[in-house]
Formats: sequence, structure tokens, C-alpha cells
Amino acid sequence: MKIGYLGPKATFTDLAVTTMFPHSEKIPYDTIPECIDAVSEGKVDAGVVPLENALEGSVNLTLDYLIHEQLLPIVGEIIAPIQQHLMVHPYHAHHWREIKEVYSHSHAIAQCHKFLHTSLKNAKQVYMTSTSAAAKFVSEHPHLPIAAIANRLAAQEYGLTIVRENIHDYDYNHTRFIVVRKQNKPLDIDSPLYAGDKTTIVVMLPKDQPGALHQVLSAFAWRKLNLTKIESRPAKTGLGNYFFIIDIDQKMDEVLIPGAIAEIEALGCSVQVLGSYPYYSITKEAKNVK
Ligand SMILES: O=C(O)C(=O)C[C@]1(C(=O)O)C=C[C@@H](O)C=C1
Repeated sequence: MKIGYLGPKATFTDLAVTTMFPHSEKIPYDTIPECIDAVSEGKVDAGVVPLENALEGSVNLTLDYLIHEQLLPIVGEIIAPIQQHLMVHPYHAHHWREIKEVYSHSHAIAQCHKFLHTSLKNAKQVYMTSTSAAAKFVSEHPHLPIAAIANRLAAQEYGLTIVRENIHDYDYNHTRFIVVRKQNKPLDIDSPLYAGDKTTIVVMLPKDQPGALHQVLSAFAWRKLNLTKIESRPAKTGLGNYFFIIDIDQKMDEVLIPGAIAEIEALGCSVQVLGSYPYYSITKEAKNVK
């Protein structure tokens, strides 16, 4: 199987793909939209992109691109631990406290705010398309006083020296990555990392209907369907127009979820099922599996 992922080599997405699909061909893409486009154009069999981080919340670019531009089914999810390190070109290793700029993905910078605030207060923060793109940039500019925040594999890949380990602000730092395909074909993997199934739907509420969200939620509540996430995003059609992305803690069944969807549609909402899929949880130890 050919898997597209948010690259370049040694992103956290790359680590997740390598662990989940050790025998697949991996194709890096510079941005999340490019990776999703590659799936819809059939250049790869599946794409893996980040969706949500435990400290920083949703990766809005992924959500918005999937919902507004390329509606591809989600066929799997990978949950991986995230450990952020500060790295510089070896030339700067002994005077890293004097660096003037820190490069990384916006989520990675946000995960390390406390560290940056206390240890590198005056360094400018510069956003890149991924953590490994930042590491690559730092390695290509050895004479600039700059650093990257990225993972250990990126330090190895781009020849950088880690000067501070585990600089993320909270220990529990995990990211959810989704696997999307052009057709809703299940992933054929039998993995010990399997942790359960979920179903993701998008609900658009009718305009100005008092209590609409309450009624939507009660369709799940009285069926005892457990929700693991509910998030609103702008519908991009006008101020105050939002849709809701809802994760249900089980596989699509024949009765309960279809019944809840029918009830919600009867309220005047539109509902789209983004996918019903297995999720896999990578532990810190499993992440080293190659
Ligand atoms: O930049 C990377 O390494 C990614 O895989 C992206 C990403 C993200 O979008 O959240 C993934 C995990 C980390 O939370 C930081 C960055």
C-alpha cells in the first residue's frame, strides 16, 4: 500500500505511519491539503494527517479541508505520544540560549509555551508546515542562530543536536492522526495496537431554532450512545453559522446510530457521516518499532 503523509521525513505523522504501516511505501507531502489532494487524485492508497492534539486541540486545517474541500472517508485513526525536543545545528550547541528564532509547527510551539516563555523569552517564534520542515530548515542554515522544536528522529535525520529534551509543557501529550481514503474501504490491518472503534459525523443545525443542539444531543443521550468529542467549526457561510463534529464511541451499527441520525434529520439538521473506523493507540515503547 502507498501511504501519503504530512512530511518531510521524520514528522510525528511519519512516526505514526511507520509504526502502523511498517511495510508500506511512504510518500511525504509538504502540506496537509497536498496530502489530502493526493488521496483524492488516487496518487496514494491512503493519507495520514494530524487531527487533534491533547494540549492544543484540533488541527483546524485538517478539519476544514476535509469538510469544505475534499470530503474523503476516514477509515482509521492512530493515537501517538508526542515528545518535543529543542534542537540546534551542532555549531550552536554550546550557546543555544542565545538563539534568536525558534522554528516549528504552530501546534508544537503551542505545546511548549511555558518552556519558551521561561527559557527562550526573547526568541522569535516562526511557524513552519511541520516540525521536521523546521528541523530541515535549521540544518540548512548552520550559521543562523536558530533552533527547531521537533522529535528525536528529526534530529537524527537532519544532523541536529538536541539541547533540551521533553520541553512540552504537560506530560500527557498525544496527537490523533486520521487515515483517509478515496473510497470507504476498511484498512486491512490486524494490529495489537487496536484500541476500539468510533464513528464521526458532521451535523449542521437549522438556523435560529431554539434548543436545536440540546435536541441533537438528547438523540444520543437516551440511546446511551457515548460521545467522545463535540466541536463546532464555522460553516463559512455567515457569522454565527456553525456545524458540529461529533465522535461517537462505537462502530456504525444497524439500529442505534442510524436511529439517532434519522431523529436528528427529522429536526431539520443535515448530517454527514465522515467515517466509522478502528483506532489504534501507540505507546511510547511501540513508537520505536520499525
Ligand atoms: O509537524 C509534525 O511533525 C506533524 O506531524 C504535525 C503535528 C500537528 O499538526 O499537530 C503533529 C503532532 C504534533 O502535535 C505536532 C505537529
